[in-house]
Amino acid sequence: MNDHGQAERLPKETIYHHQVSPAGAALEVDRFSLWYGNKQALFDDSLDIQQGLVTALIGPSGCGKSTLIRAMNRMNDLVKGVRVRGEIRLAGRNVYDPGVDVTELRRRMGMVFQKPNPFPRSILSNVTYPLELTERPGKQALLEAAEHALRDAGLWNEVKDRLGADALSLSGGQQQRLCIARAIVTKPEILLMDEPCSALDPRATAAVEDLIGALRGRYTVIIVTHNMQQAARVSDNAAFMYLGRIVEHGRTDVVFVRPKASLTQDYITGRFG
Ligand SMILES: Nc1ncnc2c1ncn2[C@@H]1O[C@H](COP(=O)(O)OP(=O)(O)OP(=O)(O)O)[C@@H](O)[C@H]1O
Repeated sequence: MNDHGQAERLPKETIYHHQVSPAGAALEVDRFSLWYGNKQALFDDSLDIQQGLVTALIGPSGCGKSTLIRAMNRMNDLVKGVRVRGEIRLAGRNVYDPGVDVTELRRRMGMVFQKPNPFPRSILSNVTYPLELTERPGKQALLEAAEHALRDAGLWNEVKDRLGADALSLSGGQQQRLCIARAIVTKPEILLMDEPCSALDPRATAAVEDLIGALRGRYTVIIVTHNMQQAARVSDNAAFMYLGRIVEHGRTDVVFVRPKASLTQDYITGRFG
């Protein structure tokens, strides 16, 4: 990333003015740093993700948004040479504690990726698969859980008559909502969304945004997005990142209208990035 001299303008400390949920923080990022080999990508970042609210991670390409969201459910474990310092606590427990079961952790923090990635199986078995892996409920319970997740994902009415059809026969937007159903069928505490609309057309994007609004309150959602309008539309709090630091974490309506850091102001008004 070419920083055009902006690095000197990074505030010494993150500026916090985020909305606090009555239920408290669902996830606490506490002085967390991450290195890819010798390259440091996150620098002593602290962020409280509020329960039941939608938090957007925004910032220019390469600022560390994906690295941070992937650190939360330890997707970065799959990358060779990754090293971390600090803590990310889910319900008070550091997800990097040696005793943590990573499969269970990912069940508690469902993830949706940029490109819809359904399995080449039926619509139904895409949704029931995570339950078959962990809980192995009976057939009726599986069907009920799948229906519930598909309803929550706003897809039930479109697929209820063809649950046995190949998931790959769905449109891109439907596939992404199917992936959301698959991510929420295990009732995760947190839903992580890494640019979930970047491969979708405007109509499918609007459907996913509506869905995020509908999940709000029942799920804690963290969304990485390049799209500022989208962040402004869907989130309660927004964290602006730059060069691996969280510059400002605040109420979305304030971040997008009167941010407290001049660097945030310049970014949201398109002066760089
Ligand atoms: N697997 C990796 N190995 C080495 N460096 C990496 C790796 N993944 C990311 N990085 C580096 O870490 C920094 C943060 O990247 P990251 O993908 O988290 O940024 P981002 O804000 O999500 O960017 P974008 O918006 O373009 O997706 C960048 O400098 C990037 O080059």
